[in-house]
Amino acid sequence: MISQLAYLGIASPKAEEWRDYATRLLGAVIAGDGPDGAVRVKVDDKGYRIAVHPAEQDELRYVGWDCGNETDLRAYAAELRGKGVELHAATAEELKERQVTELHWFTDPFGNRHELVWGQYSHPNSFFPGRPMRGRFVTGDLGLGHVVLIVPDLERANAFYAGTLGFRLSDRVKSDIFNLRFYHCNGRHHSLAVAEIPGMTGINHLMLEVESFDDLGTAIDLFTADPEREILLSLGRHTNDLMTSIYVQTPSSLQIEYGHGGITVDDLTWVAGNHDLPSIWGHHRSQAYIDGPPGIFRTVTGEEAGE
Ligand SMILES: Cc1ccc(O)c(O)c1CC[C@@H]1C(=O)CC[C@]2(C)C(=O)CC[C@@H]12
Ligand SMILES: [Fe+2]
Repeated sequence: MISQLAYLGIASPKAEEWRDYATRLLGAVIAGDGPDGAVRVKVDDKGYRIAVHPAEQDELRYVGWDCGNETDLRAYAAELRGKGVELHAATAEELKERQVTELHWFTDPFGNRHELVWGQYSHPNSFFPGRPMRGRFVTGDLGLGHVVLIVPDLERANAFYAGTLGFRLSDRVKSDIFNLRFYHCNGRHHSLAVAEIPGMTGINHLMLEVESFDDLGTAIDLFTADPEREILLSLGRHTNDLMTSIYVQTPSSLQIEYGHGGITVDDLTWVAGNHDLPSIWGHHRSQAYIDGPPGIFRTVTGEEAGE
């Protein structure tokens, strides 16, 4: 089974801009570059958690999931093969590049690459925030944060992520305009969510959580003072995980949700909820958001589109 979100890889023509962005605004740190010049972002003691590969266009390259240890990873890989998932072994170069001990990858029904790993390299006491912060990023057993993927069909996505992969449903948020499902694989309310946009797939945002409300407040000050990096959704609080957050632009079309104070769930007692609103208050859209909702999308065709 998957234990946590481990890392995220995207590609972007603006990879270089992440060096200043991630440090000065997010409070993250830049780790050593990848072999292809990828800019790597560190938010805790793990070698790196976000890789931005230089490329002509924005792309979602991979989502990395930690499966805990080699026994569990191999048993899970065998189980998925039995369910018809085509798994591929990593090359020695891929293992070195991802800084993990073992890796098996597959593509989801919509063509997005997921990597199942164990043994991500870690360097104790190596993380110090890139700007003054009261606390740290909330990671550890809860993983990097969460990703919200765009899928063309929520039913097919649920059959795959819950049915095949075994993510557990936390709740759903459904209205006339939104249709999302939220899934957990540890105490974090969701490590994965899927949002339905017919004909499209990709990633909408990566959520990073900070321990201190002051560090979210400081991010608001820093983004507000920076004319190049807009706050896309104003401070608000979600109905389901009670996270207080903002959504910000990155140098790429990916958005980051920068949050604080999300709840954790316990499978012994948790029952899935159903919400008709995304937020209790706030999360108001900026003009930049209205002009073109961000995220790294591509259109799906053929089998991926369910044709
Ligand atoms: C509703 C919600 C709860 C907790 C979260 O961490 C979270 O990211 C969201 C979704 C936020 C956002 C939304 O509600 C409007 C529709 C959006 C823009 C999408 O299409 C993906 C993200 C969604
Ligand atoms: Fe989110």
